[in-house]
Amino acid sequence: MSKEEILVVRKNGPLKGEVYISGAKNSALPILAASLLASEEVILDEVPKLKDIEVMVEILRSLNAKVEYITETSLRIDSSNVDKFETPFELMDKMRASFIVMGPLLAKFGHAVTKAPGGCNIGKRPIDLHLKGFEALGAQTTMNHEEISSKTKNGLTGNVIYLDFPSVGATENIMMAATMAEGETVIENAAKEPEIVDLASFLSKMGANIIGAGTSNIIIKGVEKLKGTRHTIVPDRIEAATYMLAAAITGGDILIKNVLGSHIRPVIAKLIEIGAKVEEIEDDDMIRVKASKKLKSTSIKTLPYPGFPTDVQSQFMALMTVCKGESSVVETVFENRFMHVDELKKMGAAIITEGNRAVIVGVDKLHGAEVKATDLRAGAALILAGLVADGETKISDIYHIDRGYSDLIEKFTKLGALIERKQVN
Ligand SMILES: CC(=O)N[C@H]1[C@@H](OP(=O)(O)OP(=O)(O)OC[C@H]2O[C@@H](n3ccc(=O)[nH]c3=O)[C@H](O)[C@@H]2O)O[C@H](CO)[C@@H](O)[C@@H]1O
Ligand SMILES: C=C(OP(=O)(O)O)C(=O)O
Repeated sequence: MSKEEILVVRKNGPLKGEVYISGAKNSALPILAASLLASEEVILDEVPKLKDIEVMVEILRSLNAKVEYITETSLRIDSSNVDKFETPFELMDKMRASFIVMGPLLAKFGHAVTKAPGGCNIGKRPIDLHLKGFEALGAQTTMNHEEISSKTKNGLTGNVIYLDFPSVGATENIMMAATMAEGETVIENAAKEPEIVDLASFLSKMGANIIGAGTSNIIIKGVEKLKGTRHTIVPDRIEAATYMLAAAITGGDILIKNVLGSHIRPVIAKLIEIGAKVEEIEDDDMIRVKASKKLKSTSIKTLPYPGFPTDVQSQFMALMTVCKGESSVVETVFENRFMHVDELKKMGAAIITEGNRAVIVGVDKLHGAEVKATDLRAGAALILAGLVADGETKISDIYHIDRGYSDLIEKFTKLGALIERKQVN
């Protein structure tokens, strides 16, 4: 019988100290894919050490890109020998962001063959907006069983593309496809996430002509060629928010380094509203979060950026389970992002859901239990709950957590948490 790894978390009082935030997973993944477009060497700094990044590196290598680690978090990528436009299906299954290589491959070869991506099971997550965008640029899509093929006869041509929803992935894929298209592309109702801005800034350093990233209208004027560059990945706002919530739930005092407050305004606002102290030290990209008393209830509603991030919803709900009074959460981005609710209830949380709304009544105490990381951020929520629960919290299916948190055990342990990985049968 093969051994499985679990996380064991035990209560150890308030977390205190400093934590350094890694580069953003959701920036590094599309930027790695975009490096396929460079005719020269690209160097990326602050690449987080994550399973998803390993998968993306494998995808690039399978296409014949040369990828080497200069340091643990810096990568050199040479795509000059990339000669394939077909991605290995077994890698596509491993994460959602695998589909993001489609845009660059289409731009480079006028043809990309792949399959629908895997990733966290937090909703239906179709790819229709990506494909509509490619088609508007002149590609034809065919689907045969699992295979998705997008192909253009005479190269891509710029167009105006209105997105029915400001999809992060579709905005990124279309933006990358359009960088070398003939003429001008306008993405209307584009996603405005900081990761979109980071990708656009990387592409611009490579010589792409992009304006408006970070607003609803992105204009891309096609260029002939993209060159090499060096780029530092923006800090991970979701990882930062998770440690801010760790300070809040344990009544601790954590200095979070390498974080941009402007990227997580809703989380800061909600923490202040419920009674935590949040100090932004902007010149040094630091935020200190302190909580000395029991925090109050509140309500959150997830929305595309700059609204409250869906990727912090589960972790914030974990905090609400021990706040004073009745809180509520409305999830509007994904249809199935309450899987952590049943797990938190096993730990004594009082939560009722109806459709996309959850009502959370704060309890005095949580207790340890055997729980499952049903998806990446659900796993993070269970760690937060485990930090204040009596007894042992045993979290299984932690491969989800490894997709998104760099040096998790080291970072939490340094803050005083009792958290360890264990092998079980
Ligand atoms: C690798 C990465 O960056 N992942 C992030 C990205 O995911 P991802 O790019 O998959 O998220 P999207 O913004 O595309 O999805 C948002 C909503 O749009 C829907 N949709 C999306 C595409 C499409 O073609 N059709 C469609 O209907 C989705 O089902 C979902 O309900 O943004 C999400 C929303 O901030 C985050 O939770 C993920 O962490
Ligand atoms: C949902 C997430 O990731 P992905 O889109 O890669 O599944 C996430 O980062 O919370």
